[in-house]
Order: sequence, then structure tokens, then C-alpha cells
Amino acid sequence: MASVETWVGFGSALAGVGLLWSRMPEHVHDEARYIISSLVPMAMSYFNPYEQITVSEYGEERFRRNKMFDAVSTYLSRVCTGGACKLKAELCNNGRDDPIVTLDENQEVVDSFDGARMWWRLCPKASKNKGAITVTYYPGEADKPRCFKLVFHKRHRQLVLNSYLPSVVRRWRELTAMNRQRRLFTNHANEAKKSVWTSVPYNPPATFDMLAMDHAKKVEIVDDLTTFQKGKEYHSKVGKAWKRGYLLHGPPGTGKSTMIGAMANFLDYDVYDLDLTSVKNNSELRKLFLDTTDKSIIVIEDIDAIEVELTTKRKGKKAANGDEIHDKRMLIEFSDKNDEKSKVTLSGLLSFVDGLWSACGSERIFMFTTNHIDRLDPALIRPGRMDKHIEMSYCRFEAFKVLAKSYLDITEHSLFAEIERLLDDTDTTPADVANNLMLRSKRNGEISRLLDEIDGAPRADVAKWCKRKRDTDECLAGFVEILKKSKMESATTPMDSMEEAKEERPNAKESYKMGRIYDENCRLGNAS
Ligand SMILES: Nc1ncnc2c1ncn2[C@@H]1O[C@H](COP(=O)(O)OP(=O)(O)OP(=O)(O)O)[C@@H](O)[C@H]1O
Repeated sequence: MASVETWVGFGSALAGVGLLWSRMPEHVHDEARYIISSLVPMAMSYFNPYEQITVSEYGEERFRRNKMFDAVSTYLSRVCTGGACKLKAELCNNGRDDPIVTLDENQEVVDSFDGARMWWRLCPKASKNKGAITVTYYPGEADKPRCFKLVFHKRHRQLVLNSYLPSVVRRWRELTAMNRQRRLFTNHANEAKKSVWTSVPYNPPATFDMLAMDHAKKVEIVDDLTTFQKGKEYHSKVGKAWKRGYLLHGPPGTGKSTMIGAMANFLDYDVYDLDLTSVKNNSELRKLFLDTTDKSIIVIEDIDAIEVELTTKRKGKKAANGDEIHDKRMLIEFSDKNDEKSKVTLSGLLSFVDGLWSACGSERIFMFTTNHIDRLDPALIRPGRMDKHIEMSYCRFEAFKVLAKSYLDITEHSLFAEIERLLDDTDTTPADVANNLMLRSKRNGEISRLLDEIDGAPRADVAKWCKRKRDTDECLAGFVEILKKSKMESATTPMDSMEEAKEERPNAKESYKMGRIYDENCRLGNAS
């Protein structure tokens, strides 16, 4: 027990220090304050036996998602959610029915590694500078992003840095390879009016086997993709970014979207469908590009329509002959001259495809599609800009055989020779052909089921085979009739009126033909 004298002595000493402090000049106060404020954390850290590592959702450069965050998130959700009482569950549509369970915010879990204990906590987004204007590159809002905090004993520092964290990353790679779900991303403006990616699981049914096109061309594309996918070392050896640009062109309904699905399936890549109309300016575009992942196909559809918007800023709103431009492409709002910074420019777009920014990320395919290659800006199609131009064309016999195999399951037929001749003379798209074969085979399927019900019992194999042959014959005979009609109509349609219609609506010819085919189907009672 301290005596009264001791307390009095302590009180007097404090009073003396107080008096001394008050007589000191102001600048000495500041220095003393500075020394105390740096000493306190040092003293605390000296006595605190724990250390902490923060894994933020976005990286230091603030543009890109921190992959370590994703790694920890996946690792924790699979390895140690045991101690947490609040979890989140999500069904991943990866063909399995078990939901993925992840940690909810502010939940703590404990992991152990080589006898050492690790505490993980998911910290929520924290708003900073409330009320103030903050410039930020985080997606959408002026917030401090979410982060994981890892706490461990000081003596395990080397273990954590050299063994534990690398093992988390390794496990993450194993788990993602096992549970990979291909995704289709598209960008849209969020509440803060910034363009961000959202995604859905993506399992396109198309494969190269069922793609109706020239066989040699198909093989060439598959070879090109295979060489690209195996090209890591080659690209680093020649000092080129590991990316490839394709321009897919051809009339509507010739399979451009189907081709993208087949490529995604073949390479097992995600697809980013970039909607440029909801991107405000080049810096937003840059952020979107940097947010895409490796092993992906970045698609910009109908680049001819967008390209007018991108280039009109240079050309003005008038066409070369001085007339106002009146076509569907003008529906996209033009930028004001004073508002130059608020738009995406062609050079901005190209800098990601093959400029400075294209080197950020690897194993990426840029895919531009257009129905009108003749309308593209020369800058976009100059040699070397796009690595490969792929033309998707009207359905000829070789492509028809692929569709006949897919839809009717036949490789030979007595009507094939006639169909080959007719397809050479008519510009029919694979979409039209596929639609016809599908409608007819569907109808035949219905009749087949009906007969099954009437009979009450399954028929013998021979009877079934005869029925199927009859259905196929009918289907192809009907298709031949349609092709003949289409051929006659294109021969009798006055070229002038066709040209006029084409001026007004560039796709008029195709739409006209589609309409005729649909009418014919209705007449035959095939339209669904
Ligand atoms: N080459 C093809 N091979 C197989 N199926 C095709 C092909 N082309 C079209 N199809 C069929 O037609 C449908 C429409 O084709 P798709 O959307 O791929 O054409 P597109 O060229 O992208 O048309 P658009 O320019 O109008 O977007 C597809 O779902 C597919 O069933």
C-alpha cells in the first residue's frame, strides 16, 4: 500500500510537469506531441504479440480486382467456414446442386496451418469522407472496399508469408479448376451511373461440329485458336501481348453469335459482351477492360453501328456529300463538341485492342462483329489491326450438310443434289435453313408421338425406321419447294425496287426472304 506521502509526492511531481509544460514555448509542444504520437503505436506494437495482414478487394493501383481477395474468399468458403455463425449461400449453376457457402461480413473464422492458428475476418465496405466529394476508381462508389483481415502470432510471420499464403493460392487454383463455371458478362450503368460488369453462367450449346460453314475455313479457325491457346511462350519470346483480334463479318443469321459461343466452348473462356452505348468515356472503358479476366473473349457486336458514333465526332453530323445522315445508326446519340471528354473515341477503343493498354492481361481474344464490313472505319480494318478476318456467308451445300446432320440426323439423301444446285443459286442464311429443318422435324416429332399414343404400344424397329424416312423425305421435299420459290422470287423481284428497299433498310433483302419463308411455313401449318 502506498503511503499518503507517496501520493502527495506523486501529485506534486505531476503538478510540476504540468507547470513545466505550460511554460514551454509552443513549438516544443508540437514536437513533444509528435514524439508521443509515434511512440505510442510503437510501444503498443512492441507489447502486442499479434500481427495483421489486410487483403483488400481492389489492388494498390486501385484499378483492378485483387486476385488474392478472390483466392482467400474461395479458400475460406471451402475450407473453414466452421466457426462463423453468419454465412451466405449461392447456387452456382455449374451443373451441381450443392450451394456454395461463403462468409458473411464481420464474421470471423479460425484456420490452422502447421500447428499455427490464423484468424480471418471479412470486413465490410466502409464509407469514408461522408459528405465530401471523393475521386475514386473503385467500382461505383466512394467507399473503402471490402477486405479480409488475417491475424496471427508474431512468431508465425515467416510461416504465414512463405508457406501459408502460397498454400491458400494453390488451393484456390485447384478449387477453381474443379468448379469452373464459364460466365457471360455484360456491362450496365450502376446506381452511381458508372458502367460495371455483371455476369450469368454461360453454357452455349454451339460447338464447331455443329457450325455450318466451309469445312476448310472451320479447320483453319480451330487451328488458329489452338495455336493461340498454346502460345504463351511464343508471345513472351517475341515480346508481344498474348491476345488476338478477330473481325467476324457477314449478313445477319449467318452464325456470328453462334461462332462466338463455339469459340468460348472450345477454349473454355468467359465472354465479355461489351455494350459501348452504356460507357460514358474512355476512362470508364479503360476501367472495364482492366476488370476483365484473363482467358476471355471480349466481344463488341455490330461495330459498324457504333463506329459511326465513334467517328462522327471527327466528321461532324453530316455525311461526306453534306446531307444529313438518315439511317438506323443515327439513333445513337451524337456527342456535343463541348462534351468531347464524355464519349468513347475510336482511338480510345483501339488503344485496348492493340495499343498501350492491350498488354494488361493475357490470353484474351478481341472479337468485333459487323453485318457491313464496307462501312467500317479504315483504321479498324487496316492490315495488322485485327489478326484475322472471318467471313460468315450464306448457306451453301457443305454448310447445309452440317445442318442436315444436326437437325435430321442424315448424311445422304436423294434430294441432296437438287438442294445443292438450289443453294448455289439462292442466298439463304444458315439461320433460315436451320429454322426450316427445325420446324419440320418438330412437326414430324409431334406426329410420331401421336401415332405412338394411338398404337398404344411401341412399334417395331422397322416400322419406326420407315416412318422416320418418310418424315425426312417430306421435310426435305418441303424445303426444296421453299428454295425454288425463293429462287423464282429473287429472279422476278425488280432490281430497282430491291435496291431502293436496300437503301432504306440495309437488311431488307434478307428480311423479305425470311418473311416469305415464314409465310410459307404458316401456309403449310409448320409455324410454331
Ligand atoms: N453457321 C451456322 N451454323 C449453325 N447454325 C447457325 C449458323 N448460322 C445461324 N445458325 C442458326 O441461326 C440462329 C441465329 O444465328 P446467329 O445469331 O448466330 O447469327 P448472327 O450472324 O449472329 O446474326 P446477327 O448478325 O443478326 O446477330 C442460331 O441460333 C443458329 O441456330
